[in-house]
Amino acid sequence: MEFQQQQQQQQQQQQQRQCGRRIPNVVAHLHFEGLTHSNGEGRLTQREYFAFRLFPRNSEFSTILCGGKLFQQFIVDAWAATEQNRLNYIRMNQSDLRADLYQGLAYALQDDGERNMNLENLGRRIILPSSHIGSARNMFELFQDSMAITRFFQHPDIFGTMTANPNWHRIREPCQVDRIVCAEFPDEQEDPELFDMVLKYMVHGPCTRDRCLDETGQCTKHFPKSFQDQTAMDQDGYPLYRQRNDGRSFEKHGFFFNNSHVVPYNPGLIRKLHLHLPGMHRVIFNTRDDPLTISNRGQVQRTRLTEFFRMCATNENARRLTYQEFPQHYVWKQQESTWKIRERSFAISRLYFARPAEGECFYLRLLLTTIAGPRSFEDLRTVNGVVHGTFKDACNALGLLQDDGDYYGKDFVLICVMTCVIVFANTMDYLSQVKKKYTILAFFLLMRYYPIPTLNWSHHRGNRFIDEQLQWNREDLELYVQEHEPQFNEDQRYCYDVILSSIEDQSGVVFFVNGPADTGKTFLYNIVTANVRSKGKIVICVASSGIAALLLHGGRTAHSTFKIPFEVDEYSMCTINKNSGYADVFREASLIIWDEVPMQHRHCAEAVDRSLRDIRDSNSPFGGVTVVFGGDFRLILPVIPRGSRPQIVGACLRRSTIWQHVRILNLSINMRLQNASPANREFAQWLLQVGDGSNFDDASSNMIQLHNWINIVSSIRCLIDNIYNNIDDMSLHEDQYFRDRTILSARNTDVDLINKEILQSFPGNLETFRSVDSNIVEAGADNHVAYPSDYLNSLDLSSIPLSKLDLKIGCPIILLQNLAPKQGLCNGARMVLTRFSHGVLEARLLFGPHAGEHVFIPRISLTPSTALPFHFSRRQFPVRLAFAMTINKSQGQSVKYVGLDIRVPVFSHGQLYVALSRATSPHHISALLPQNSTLSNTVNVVYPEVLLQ
Ligand SMILES: Nc1ncnc2c1ncn2[C@@H]1O[C@H](COP(=O)(O)OP(=O)(O)OP(=O)(O)O)[C@@H](O)[C@H]1O
Repeated sequence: MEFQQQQQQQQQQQQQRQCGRRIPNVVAHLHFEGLTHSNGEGRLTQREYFAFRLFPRNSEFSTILCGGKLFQQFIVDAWAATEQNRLNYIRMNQSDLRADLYQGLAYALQDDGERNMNLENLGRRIILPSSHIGSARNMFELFQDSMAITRFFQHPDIFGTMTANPNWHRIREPCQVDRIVCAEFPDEQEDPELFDMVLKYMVHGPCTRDRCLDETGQCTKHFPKSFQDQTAMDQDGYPLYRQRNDGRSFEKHGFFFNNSHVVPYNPGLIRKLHLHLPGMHRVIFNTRDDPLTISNRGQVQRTRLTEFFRMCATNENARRLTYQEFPQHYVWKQQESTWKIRERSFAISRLYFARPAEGECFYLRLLLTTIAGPRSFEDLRTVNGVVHGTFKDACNALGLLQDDGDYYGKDFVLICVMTCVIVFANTMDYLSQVKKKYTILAFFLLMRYYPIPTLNWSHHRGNRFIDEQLQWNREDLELYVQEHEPQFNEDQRYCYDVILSSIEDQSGVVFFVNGPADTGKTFLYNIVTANVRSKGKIVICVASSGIAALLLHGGRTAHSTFKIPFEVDEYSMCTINKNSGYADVFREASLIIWDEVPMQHRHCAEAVDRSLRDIRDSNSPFGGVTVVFGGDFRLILPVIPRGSRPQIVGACLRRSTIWQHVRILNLSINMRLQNASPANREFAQWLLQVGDGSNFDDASSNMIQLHNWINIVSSIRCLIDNIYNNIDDMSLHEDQYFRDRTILSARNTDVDLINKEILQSFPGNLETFRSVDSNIVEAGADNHVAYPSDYLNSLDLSSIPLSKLDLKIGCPIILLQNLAPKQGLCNGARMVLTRFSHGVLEARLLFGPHAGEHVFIPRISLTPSTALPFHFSRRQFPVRLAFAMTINKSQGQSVKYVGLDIRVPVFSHGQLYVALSRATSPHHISALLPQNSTLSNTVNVVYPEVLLQ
């Protein structure tokens, strides 16, 4: 009998937990009384009713509990109905406390002038508090919290959810619980801010009948809890948090609370920063209060924001911080309403979120996350000495908004930017952003400043695309061929002959010119091209990167020439209309040259193959046109974000169905080493072994011994000094200085840090350009989430520029977009910054046929190519600093002095080979290895399965 009772009790306890709350015994008891009352008032709440019905009893057969799946459905329906009822209750039973902004209150009092005004008419009801778990405001707050954490710690690498066995010993360890959850008052001296918050928000009580007491006078939440010296787990795995009886108690609203009243909390997550416009701070008042007293209280009320201004006005250190960064260094003392220097602990803070639709509040927030050390609202609105009327105007003046203002500054800005926009810009959205009148004005300016076209297109009757391809001077080309053809080495001569005979016979062979760096591939392409063009035939020259395309005569990128879709897959076709004049160019073409093809995804070549078969009505590869692919499979392969080795190898041209048609032509004579010393030749041999992966320390390792000519340095400072000696002496910085130097690293984060460090030593005034980041709302999307702009700003993705771009006149920069490849403005182009204004950068190109020319770079909107679960655009100058760059970006560039930061070793095929082969002289390579490495060896990654034998 006793055993039966015990079992019943246990069953009862378990059921109570499933219902989310302990049901007072009285409910069970009530059943026997005939369900007449539950809380002493003769009424049951809906939740109590369902709890009652779900309770198992020996005296009654429970149809519900035996209902199988219907039972589950019943519970869900019951929960939904109860929740709805609870929400209705909150809506209908607000207290008479109201809230209004101080300014609204002051206006009302001014207008009314009466002390006996009705406060019932002021303010608005607090509808559903964010403390109501699951409410929209609660969910939004949780979302904003996670955004703040992500902004601080950067993008998460792993998002894990877990369901755990409550008996698993690791999660039953009390110390693990204490790390995350606290249920005691923090030390008042040590962390006064946290203490204030816990006292304000995280104590339970006083218990009252209408809140939490049942009819027996017991708190239904079981407060105050019994003291616990240590965190422990009860037999069901529920934690009993540490709540020590330390003798401390604190007063709140006339009641005293100790640790037993503290609701468990996470110390890192309860701090938030308030934000309000001038005079718009919230004043809570009671309808019974005297209106003038309320008004006076509102006037002198010190808020976190106004106190932040005061701190910035008086304290030099505070002036270095934005409002958002401030709580990392200062704590808010609630009782004194003032900020104090933070001496201990750590806090991530977040600003209350404001949407663009909220007008000035949104712009104020933007300024507060951007500007360090503002002393007042007016100071925030002041840009370059001009006090702007609104926060929006101030944001505009700082270039923080997407506004046409970028385009009408000084004349040179207008002319150059509009030139870029209208002539080169591939982005129609750019034009749509610019008001019509400026576009028309720019056209007039273009007519004045832009060179006259070489062909008179207005009298043109035929196909302008074909004529453009045939506009070469055939005599000049013949002379070029006559001059260079005799210089061919044996390998080149063979390649030249077989390619020309394929064109002559129209046999449409697909070649692959395989050769490491400097074996004269480009030399060969240009002479073949000149020869074929001199006969009045069409040659289409493309390369996978803009930099490589610059070296080909009439070269362009493969993507733009073939109109390969941005997101290409195995079924993609190029977006060339078969009936268009542009398609005629491909019908007429005799030769296609495609350099650096190994770094392009095989789907690109396959899309071109499919499209040319269609356009040329032929089932032969590429519709029967002769194709010359070229490149070196030792170099970096297609970049597959987070791709595994099989995925990267699978993306190679060698894994394509096209490869079975390819005829390989080999070039093996290094033309730069023709007159080189034996030592240089030895180094070139060693480099090839690095590329082939044939000089690993032993067969099982991926480590190689660095060549003894490579200078191993001990710190990043030494590496910087080795490469950029005398960086602080401006007079030495000719273009050649930057042309000759670079530091390479495998990861973007390391590159950014090195760039930052060098920029500090670089002479000149620092100018900061901030991006405008905005959410992209997809048409028809319902639950669009507005990500806060400070979170978007914190995203550092390799495909887009940094949100906060620090530059100095004279520093080297690298372009991240193909803006105008024909003019040298291609992705990867390095240049020196010469001038800047609010909306445009002026720079001098360092490399290529246009080296030394001045170019203009506008701010443009870019969307990251990295897969994110949402879409956003960043409006910024598409450049990054280029003292250092990633190894991937350096492909195709040659420099004299190469610094190699391989503290974090290379991680993908070909990276080490590319990095080492950038240097034109082996004597000028410096390398930084991980700190504790005693041997001068490093990781080399080679996938032999893609290499050609
Ligand atoms: N037959 C030749 N006679 C004289 N110079 C040559 C010959 N072939 C190539 N060169 C020169 O050798 C250098 C390297 O040639 P090129 O740039 O064509 O090599 P590449 O294989 O295209 O190199 P990379 O793969 O690095 O682009 C160039 O300066 C080029 O002018």
